[in-house]
Amino acid sequence: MSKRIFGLETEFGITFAPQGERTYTPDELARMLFRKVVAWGRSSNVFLGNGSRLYLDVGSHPEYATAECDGVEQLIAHDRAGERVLESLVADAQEQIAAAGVLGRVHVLKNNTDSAGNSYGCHENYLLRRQGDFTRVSEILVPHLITRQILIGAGKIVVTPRGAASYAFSQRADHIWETVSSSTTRSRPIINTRDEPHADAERYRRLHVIVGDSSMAEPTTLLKVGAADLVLRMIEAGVPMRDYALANPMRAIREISHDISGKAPIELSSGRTMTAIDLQREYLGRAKAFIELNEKQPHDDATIELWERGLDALETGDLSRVESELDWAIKLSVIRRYQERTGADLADPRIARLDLAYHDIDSERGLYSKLVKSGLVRTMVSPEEITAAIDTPPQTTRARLRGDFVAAASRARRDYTVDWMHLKINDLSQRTVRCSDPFKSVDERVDKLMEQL
Ligand SMILES: Nc1ncnc2c1ncn2[C@@H]1O[C@H](COP(=O)(O)OP(=O)(O)OP(=O)(O)O)[C@@H](O)[C@H]1O
Ligand SMILES: [Mg+2]
Repeated sequence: MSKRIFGLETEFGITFAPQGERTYTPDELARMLFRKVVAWGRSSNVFLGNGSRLYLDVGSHPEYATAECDGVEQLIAHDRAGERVLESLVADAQEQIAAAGVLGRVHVLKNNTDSAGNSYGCHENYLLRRQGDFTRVSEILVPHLITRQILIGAGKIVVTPRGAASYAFSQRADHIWETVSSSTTRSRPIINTRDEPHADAERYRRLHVIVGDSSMAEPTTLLKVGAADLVLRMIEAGVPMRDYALANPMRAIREISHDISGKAPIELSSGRTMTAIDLQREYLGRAKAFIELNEKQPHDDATIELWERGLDALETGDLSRVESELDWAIKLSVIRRYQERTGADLADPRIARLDLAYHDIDSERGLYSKLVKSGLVRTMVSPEEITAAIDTPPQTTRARLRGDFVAAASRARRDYTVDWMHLKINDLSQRTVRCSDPFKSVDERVDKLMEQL
């Protein structure tokens, strides 16, 4: 598939930093965050005018699922727009808190683990054609997904029960229990195989990758999604790939995460051993050869360049090559600078706070935003593009139909129901409009429906 539909779902962590005695549980915070949403959409599960879905599932992790995007830069803008949407909810919750006379701040974190040991995810969605062998997709993709964390991991301080601290590549690796399965929670697999394409099921499949860390830095998202897209295109084109099946995938994913050199030997089913760096070099090498011979996508060159630079940085131990682009390296550089200044060791609570602050979505106080403002982190989309994505859907996918419909229906104060595929005005005996082609951004039936508003 040359053009592909992408979507990113992000679950956020929420905490309250009290400045007095009164504090709030995550549940209470979630309810305050969603007050505006419920008032607007009469539900804590809504689709917005930019085509995205915003909801509060069981538990207290707000989730934002981007609209369907057909380009990686567009996806980055929509992912970032989700943070701004959450930030506006924080502002509202903060007002409720002030009105109650309580002192303290609400923090929304785009990370993947909380202090109680819970994990919440960042799911990647990739549209695939139905024809083709899905087993082959997972066989080739899984070793990539297990080893890519040395590049796109969000980084994390891990403290053992005895108090020894180390730095790991990934937030999510320790919380994954299977390679492929149809469950997302109980056994938490790398790839979720529940067959729910949100599209014409005869033509399409939706690949649902749930192993990834959430990304703060835009180039990290580029590499995460751009490299997976390249591997998928090679699979779809039938490029012969060697068998990199790992002897023990669940042990490998943890060992790789905890070996910050990237050079620990990992055993393959074939009996060979390779390092995560070697394995990534194999995928990168194939991808480079592939784009020489095939139609290039706009994100390919930048993806390949960063992919290669990331592996070189690991190989040589020279982090400065990626310390403004890859989350784990950005955060590790910040931590190291702080340690040099203060002499704090990795187990110091101040360092744990730095780790969290990096994922704070607050565009003023969050550490990530401060680093961007100081020129220490590279961005790929402009603030204007992000602002536009807060209320404008992607114009080139089905999301345009949904977003425009939602915006118009709520302006007209009409009762409506939508999901990824369907649009309906509730008080009409009219049939539901079914949009089963995610690439289709223009549809006469939807125009007619809009006229009824
Ligand atoms: N046909 C498609 N192909 C690829 N991605 C899609 C397609 N249709 C929708 N998406 C994307 O998939 C994501 C779906 O998000 P959502 O949170 O609703 O996931 P889900 O897996 O259906 O449900 P849940 O999270 O409730 O288990 C969105 O980011 C959306 O843009
Ligand atoms: Mg979801």
